[in-house]
Amino acid sequence: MSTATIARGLEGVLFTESALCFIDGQAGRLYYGGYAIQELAEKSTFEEVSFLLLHNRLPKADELKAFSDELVALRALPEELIQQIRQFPKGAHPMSMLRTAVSELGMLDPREDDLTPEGLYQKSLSLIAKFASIVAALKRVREGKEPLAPRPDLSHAANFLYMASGTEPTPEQARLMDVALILHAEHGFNASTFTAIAAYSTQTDIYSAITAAVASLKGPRHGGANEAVMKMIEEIGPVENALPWVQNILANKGRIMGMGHRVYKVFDPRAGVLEKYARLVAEKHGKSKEYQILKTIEEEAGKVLGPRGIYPNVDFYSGVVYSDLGFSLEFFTPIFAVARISGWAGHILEYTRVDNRLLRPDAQYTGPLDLPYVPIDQR
Ligand SMILES: CC(=O)SCCNC(=O)CCNC(=O)[C@H](O)C(C)(C)COP(=O)(O)OP(=O)(O)OC[C@H]1O[C@@H](n2cnc3c(N)ncnc32)[C@H](O)[C@@H]1OP(=O)(O)O
Ligand SMILES: O=C([O-])CC(=O)C(=O)O
Repeated sequence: MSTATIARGLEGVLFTESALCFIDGQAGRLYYGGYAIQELAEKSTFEEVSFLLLHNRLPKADELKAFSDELVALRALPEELIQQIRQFPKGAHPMSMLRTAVSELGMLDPREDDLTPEGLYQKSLSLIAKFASIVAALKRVREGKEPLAPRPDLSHAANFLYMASGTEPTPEQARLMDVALILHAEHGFNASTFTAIAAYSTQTDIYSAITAAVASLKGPRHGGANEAVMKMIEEIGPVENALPWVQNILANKGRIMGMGHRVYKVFDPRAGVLEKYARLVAEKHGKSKEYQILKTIEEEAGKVLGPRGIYPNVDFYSGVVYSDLGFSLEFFTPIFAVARISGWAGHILEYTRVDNRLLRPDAQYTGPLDLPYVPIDQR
């Protein structure tokens, strides 16, 4: 009989080492490769952050240029995949479509099972480049429009917005998307990254591991919470309903989506950055209803949940920003995936170098032993 204690939800369990991400959940600090998230959000780009996550250092100017050029060259989707996307069931959720599209990409890669460091790196670049193109194509097809070819003259964020909408974004819109992508790119061993590593640790191919990660991100306890927050806003309706709504939830010990976190016991630093952008959107574009509802929830819930360490997380304010950029709520989690692909790939590359052991936890057995097998007609 094992004497090990059970870490429910694997809370506090260290299973490997990583230099990609540091989170101080008590102080609300987050670093990618040693760089504070606020500074990256202000000064960096998604391309540079992706380089940081794949190489664990910031690039020099020529390295960033070459890396960005490689991503541009990998943006176009295979025609077979575009055909598949056109045939996806129209009412399916875009996260289910993305999950299937990633799996299809694997089938279309003749070197799907190449696990050499160079093979994994090239596939990582391809996936980072193509996630944005896939999500943009899904949006177009769901709107009854044709997918667009990528624009090589645009940054990753600007091209994503262009391919999704058909209109070149303003510099302000492109920057807003870039910041959102930077903020969502990485977050240690969250559920979807852990899922990717658990799958990859069997030495399956990277497409399978990333397909599993997309499946995990979809859940409303994880990435799917950003969509759930917008559904909560819709359910509330007019701003004046927000206060009685949140008071009722708190009185009945319900959960408020976009709040609470396994690691942060204070305000999620990413939510701090997104809150500022959500406020700007509300002030500049007259889209204040959603922001006001969230502010009311944050303040009222804070009185009860704050002392218990439950605060807004990254999913609380992101939807206000995505709506302003022209996305309907079912695309919020796919946008998260467009960013997080860099973190997933970075962790797979790192795990290959650092550890590369099969993940195989255990459970304490609570059932009986040595039961007599009774033939079915005698049970
Ligand atoms: C990108 C991301 O993945 S960020 C997280 C996105 N998810 C959400 O926003 C969904 C809402 N939040 C939650 O469900 C949780 O806070 C989680 C799943 C994120 C983390 O949960 P855990 O660390 O496992 O905490 P757990 O679910 O055990 O909850 C602990 C206590 O806090 C309460 N709690 C946790 N989150 C919330 C919330 N959002 N609203 C109200 N109460 C909450 C629980 O009811 C529970 O109370 P109890 O001890 O009285 O039963
Ligand atoms: O770290 C977590 O558990 C969830 C999260 O915030 C993320 O994946 O960005």
